[in-house]
Amino acid sequence: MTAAISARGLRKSYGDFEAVRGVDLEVAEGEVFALLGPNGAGKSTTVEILEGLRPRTGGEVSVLGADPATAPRSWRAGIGVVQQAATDLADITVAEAVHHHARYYPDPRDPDEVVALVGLADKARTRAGRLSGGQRRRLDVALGIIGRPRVLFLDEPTTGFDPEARRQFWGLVRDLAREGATILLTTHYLDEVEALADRLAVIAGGRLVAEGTPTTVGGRDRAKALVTWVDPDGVQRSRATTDPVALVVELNALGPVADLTVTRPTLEDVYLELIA
Ligand SMILES: Nc1ncnc2c1ncn2[C@@H]1O[C@H](COP(=O)(O)OP(=O)(O)OP(=O)(O)O)[C@@H](O)[C@H]1O
Repeated sequence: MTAAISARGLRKSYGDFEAVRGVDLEVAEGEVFALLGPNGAGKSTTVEILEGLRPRTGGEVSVLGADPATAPRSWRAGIGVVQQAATDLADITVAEAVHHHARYYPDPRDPDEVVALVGLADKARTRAGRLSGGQRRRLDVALGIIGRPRVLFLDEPTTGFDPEARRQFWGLVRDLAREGATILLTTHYLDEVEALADRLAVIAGGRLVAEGTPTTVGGRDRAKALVTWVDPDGVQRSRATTDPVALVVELNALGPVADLTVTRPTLEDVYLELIA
């Protein structure tokens, strides 16, 4: 496995406060990796260090084979960034902003195509300051992908998106991943993680508390399923079991079973347990 992003023992202190306390992370080339965690967990700090936008206190970091803290200017052309705090674009239009950003990169995408790709074609001539919150976020995404980045960092990219815009964005991320981009995503939306991430890590209090795929993280695949049903005498019953199939067969042998449901813990259930 070639790692596009790796961190070993990453630490960051703000004064006396240790925001990141020894994080190990490895993201393979072409992988979509999600970083989850409660507010203040240290996600943005970690991502900003990987982006080369924040100095670290300790540990080893490599992104596209270089240390972001000392990488040459040319390295930056391979990196796409969508930060939480949107850049101030004052009075320029969507199209102007995207065309302008394209000039920073050696092999940019077609700016008008990118505007259409993020669903802003009908707002191309609108000034950035007049966009709605979700539209402004789409412009941030456009600026993040214009340079055809090999590694794309998305810090809470879909905050403020309506459901349709989120689905469109997910399609866009999948297309970028298919083209070979490595994507590191932070988000508070668990459905976004399930829709997009090959792997994920949960960070809490500056430490990684779990890592895995959306289906296996935190032992989700081995967790008990909850079987509920209504007995012939009308009483609602439930039982947690690691073998729901056997239980259902057993119940069936005893007589008619009504309103049978089998529920596995959701990613959200597992996540909330991990950070508790
Ligand atoms: N510039 C700074 N100076 C001092 N403390 C900071 C600074 N930036 C972040 N912190 C602190 O570091 C901790 C981690 O912040 P960070 O922004 O990395 O969290 P996060 O996981 O991205 O949270 P959120 O989900 O709210 O975006 C927080 O307690 C925050 O208050």
